[in-house]
Amino acid sequence: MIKIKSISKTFSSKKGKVEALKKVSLSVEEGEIFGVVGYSGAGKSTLIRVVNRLEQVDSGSVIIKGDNITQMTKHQLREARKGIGMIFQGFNLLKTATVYQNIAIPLKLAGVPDKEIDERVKRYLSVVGLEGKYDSYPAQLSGGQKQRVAIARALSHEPRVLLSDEATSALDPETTESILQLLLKINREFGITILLITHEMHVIQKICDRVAVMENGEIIEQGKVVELFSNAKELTTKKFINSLFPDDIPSELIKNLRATGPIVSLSFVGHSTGKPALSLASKQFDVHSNILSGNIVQLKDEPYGRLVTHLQGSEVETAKTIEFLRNEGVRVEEVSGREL
Ligand SMILES: Nc1ncnc2c1ncn2[C@@H]1O[C@H](COP(=O)(O)OP(=O)(O)OP(=O)(O)O)[C@@H](O)[C@H]1O
Repeated sequence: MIKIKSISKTFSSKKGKVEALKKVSLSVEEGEIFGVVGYSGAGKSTLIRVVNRLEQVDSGSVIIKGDNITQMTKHQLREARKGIGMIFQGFNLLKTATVYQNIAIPLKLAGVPDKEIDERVKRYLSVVGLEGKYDSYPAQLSGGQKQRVAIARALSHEPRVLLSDEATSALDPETTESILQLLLKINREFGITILLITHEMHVIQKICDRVAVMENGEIIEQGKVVELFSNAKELTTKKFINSLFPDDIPSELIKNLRATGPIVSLSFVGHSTGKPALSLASKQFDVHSNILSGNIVQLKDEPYGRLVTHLQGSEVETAKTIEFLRNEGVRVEEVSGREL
C-alpha cells in the first residue's frame, strides 16, 4: 500500500547539516495500522511528512498504491492527496469556523457538491460521536473533541490512508484511550490503512499491527508488535517496551537474591498468559518462585504479560524449571540487575 524506498533527507541550518532521514525503507500493508516510534529528534515527523510530500526528499521514493508520490506534478499530487488524510498533534482547525464549517469548507474547496457536503459532514461527525456540536467553535471544545473534529474532517475526504502525526500527544491518558479506540474503529469499519508516528509506546501497544523503531534518522528495528515485544534486539526498542513494565527492584535485593538462584524475566503471549505455568513448575520441581514484579498489557489482538521472578533452588532444578516454562510457550530470559 505504502512503500517507502531508501529515502534520505538532510536539513541545513545555521548550526550545520542534520541528516533527518538516512536511507529509510519501510512498507505498510493495506488495512494495517503501522506505528513508527522514536525519541525526539529521531526523524519521525520528517518521515511521515514525506509520505504526502509536505516535505521533499533528497533521494529515494514514496509509492502509494503504485503511484510514485515523489515524482508527481503539482496537479497529480493534489489529486493523490485526496486519498491521504492527515491528523496532527495540534489539530489544525480553523479557529473562526464552526465544527460544521471546519469540515464543509475543505470539501467545498475540493469541489464536492453542496448536497453531498452536508451528507458527509453529518455522517462523519456522527462516526466520531459529535452530532450535537455542529455550531460549536474549536475554542468551545476539549482537546479530545477537537481531535475528533480533525478526524471527521480527514474522513470526510474518504481517504484510503490516514497519516497520524502524534495525534494523541497533547491529550490526557483517558482521552488518548478514546481517540485510540476511534482510530481502531476507523481502521476496522472503513478499512483505512493508518501510518502513525508517536513517542509513546502504549500507542503502539494498543492499536498497531506492526512497528518500526527509529533512532538518529534510521529504522533500527521493525516487525510485528507482538514479535518485537517478545524478542526485541536493540537497546532502544527494549527501553520503549520496558516503559510499559515499570519496576524499581532495589539493586541490593537483586544482588542478594541472585546468590540463591537466577532472576528471570518471563514473557507470556496470547494463550500462554492464561496458563498457571509458574505454579505448575513450582509443584513439579524443587524450586520456589518469588515474584518481584509483573504486568499484563493488551496488544491489538492478544494479551502480553511479563513477570520478573526469582527462582530459588539448585542449578539443576532451576534449569529444569526454565526448560519446562519454555516448553509451556513462555519466553524466559535471565536478567542481571543492570538490565532491570
Ligand atoms: N525544517 C528543519 N530545519 C532544520 N532541521 C530540521 C527541520 N526539521 C527537522 N529538523 C531536524 O531533523 C531531525 C529530525 O527531526 P524530526 O522532527 O523529524 O524528529 P522527530 O522524531 O519527529 O522529533 P520530535 O518528536 O521532537 O518532532 C532533528 O534533528 C531536527 O532538529
